[in-house]
Amino acid sequence: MTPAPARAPGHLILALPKGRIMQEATALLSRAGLPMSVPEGSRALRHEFPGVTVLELRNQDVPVYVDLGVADAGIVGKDVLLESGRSVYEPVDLGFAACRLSLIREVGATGPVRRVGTKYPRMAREYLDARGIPAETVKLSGNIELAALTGLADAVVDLVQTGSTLRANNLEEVDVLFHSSARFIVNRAALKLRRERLRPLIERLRELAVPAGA
Ligand SMILES: Nc1ncnc2c1ncn2[C@@H]1O[C@H](COP(=O)(O)OP(=O)(O)OP(=O)(O)O)[C@@H](O)[C@H]1O
Ligand SMILES: O=P(O)(O)OC[C@H]1O[C@H](OP(=O)(O)OP(=O)(O)O)[C@H](O)[C@@H]1O
Repeated sequence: MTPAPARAPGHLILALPKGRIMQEATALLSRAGLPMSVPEGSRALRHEFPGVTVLELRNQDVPVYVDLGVADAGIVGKDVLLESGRSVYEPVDLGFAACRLSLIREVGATGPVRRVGTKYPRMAREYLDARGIPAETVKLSGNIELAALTGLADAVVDLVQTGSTLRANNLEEVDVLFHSSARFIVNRAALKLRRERLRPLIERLRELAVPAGA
């Protein structure tokens, strides 16, 4: 392992996910006083800006980078954060990327739920156990709704925003597990070590955040 290079005490390392969150996250951080732009389609994985390094990650990897202190802070959906089970400080609900995690079935399905397809097995398991539903979960990676359409599963647990995907596939939302939006997350030790950079940033993000549903 290459030892981490020494960095100035005020230099921040941020974990940001590629995909639908990246552009809004960098725009918001720029407005909060950290000028940055991460070009779409760039093959670079680490981006340097004045006083800030951005690590470009998959959504699911953001919480672990922050929890283990490789990044001081990051932005990730509440859905991914809960599924990760990671213990990080979560000071700001940024409001964007609003959606809900729901139990979904084919319209009119009435049989027992024995198998549930999902990208969120931990959240699905918690939901099923809390209701005493003895269904197994099957971990999938994308186009989750297909599992309910093909008979791979009797139901799926997946994200819903506009409901277009449900309508286009004759599916319906049976229950909502929780509502999600993008969160600013911070490593607990970094909050103390780099508080002079992180505290004002948190305050500024709180001012700029648009609460989900507003
Ligand atoms: N349709 C949607 N509308 C609004 N927010 C969404 C929607 N789908 C996902 N999100 C939110 O945005 C986050 C990132 O979604 P994105 O589509 O970039 O991830 P992904 O491509 O499915 O993830 P990955 O490829 O990293 O597994 C999700 O974790 C969720 O919080
Ligand atoms: O209610 P809607 O507005 O239709 O949004 C919901 C869809 O958006 C997400 O999929 P995404 O487009 O990210 O593709 P994925 O299945 O590959 O994650 C999610 O998994 C749903 O399929």
